[in-house]
Amino acid sequence: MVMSHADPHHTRNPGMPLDPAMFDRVRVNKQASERRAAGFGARRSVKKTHQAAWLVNAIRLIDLTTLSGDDTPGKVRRLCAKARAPVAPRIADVLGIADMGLTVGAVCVYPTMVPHAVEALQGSNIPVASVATGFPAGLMPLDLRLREVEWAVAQGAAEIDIVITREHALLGNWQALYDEISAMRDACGAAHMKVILATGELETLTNVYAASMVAMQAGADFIKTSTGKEGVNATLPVSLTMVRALRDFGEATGHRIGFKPAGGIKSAKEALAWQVLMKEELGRDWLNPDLFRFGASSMLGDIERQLEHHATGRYAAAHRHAMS
Ligand SMILES: O=C[C@H](O)COP(=O)(O)O
Repeated sequence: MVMSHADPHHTRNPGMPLDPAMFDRVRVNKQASERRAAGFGARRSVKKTHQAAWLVNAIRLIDLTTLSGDDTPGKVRRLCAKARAPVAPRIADVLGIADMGLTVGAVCVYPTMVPHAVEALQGSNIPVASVATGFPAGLMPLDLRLREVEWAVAQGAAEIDIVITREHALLGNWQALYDEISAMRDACGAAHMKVILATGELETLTNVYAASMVAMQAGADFIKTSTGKEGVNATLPVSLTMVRALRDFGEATGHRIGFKPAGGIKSAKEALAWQVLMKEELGRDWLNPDLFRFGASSMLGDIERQLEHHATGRYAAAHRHAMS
């Protein structure tokens, strides 16, 4: 699998006026989405001889994440060390990737951990992403949510993962949803904005499609499935729905928007399945960090175990690839 490089000139999404005609007559069939998505889950879609390359590619797509109440500067520093060297040298040497300069796509933390991640990643070109806007529920006054975005950016976050007010999507208040995301986009300034839809709390795939389109119209650079804190987080059917919206938006506007499934993605097998979905639905360009990210805290560990098996024929104990 040839890994094309990320597009350094990836243009930002300028946004556009709210246009309900792009989504208000779309009805998503849940059963059809589930049937189509089931095909991506089969590992057979990637030949065994190619799996190692696809798993190495998955590593550079990971937003290596820690979003826990017990996060500490030390834990974040350990995560950042892993982000800089995601595959143990003994494995990288055997696989012939030691000189590749392989790193993860970003490190994603809470706002107060941003300075520690920025310091730990100095010289690495790995961006720091911060959640904001009252993550994960988002239920706080808008002016405070915007201040949190500005604070995280001032601390050095290059990417901001914002959360939407689910009520706006549940009630079909698309103008209110558009307005809050637009305000967050302005607060992000030069930082790239990922919009977390919390799809597990939006009730229907039709709402997911509409919220995806509104977020992109309001200037989202990425649309992201989940905070990881909902009862149901990233699934392949929901991802298929969001990716179809992203494709429709691109066909209508010419803008390429990124996609980030997050929450509960823990295995190398899932890393393959989602990459197959992206390749089949959008094409190889979406196998790059500027257009695709995994939000994951533990998936890297399983990928490394699978790569060790490719390299040595043996599986190491899971704890040997613990994250931090
Ligand atoms: O994007 C962030 C997610 O919270 C990561 O979820 P996870 O801990 O289930 O991998």
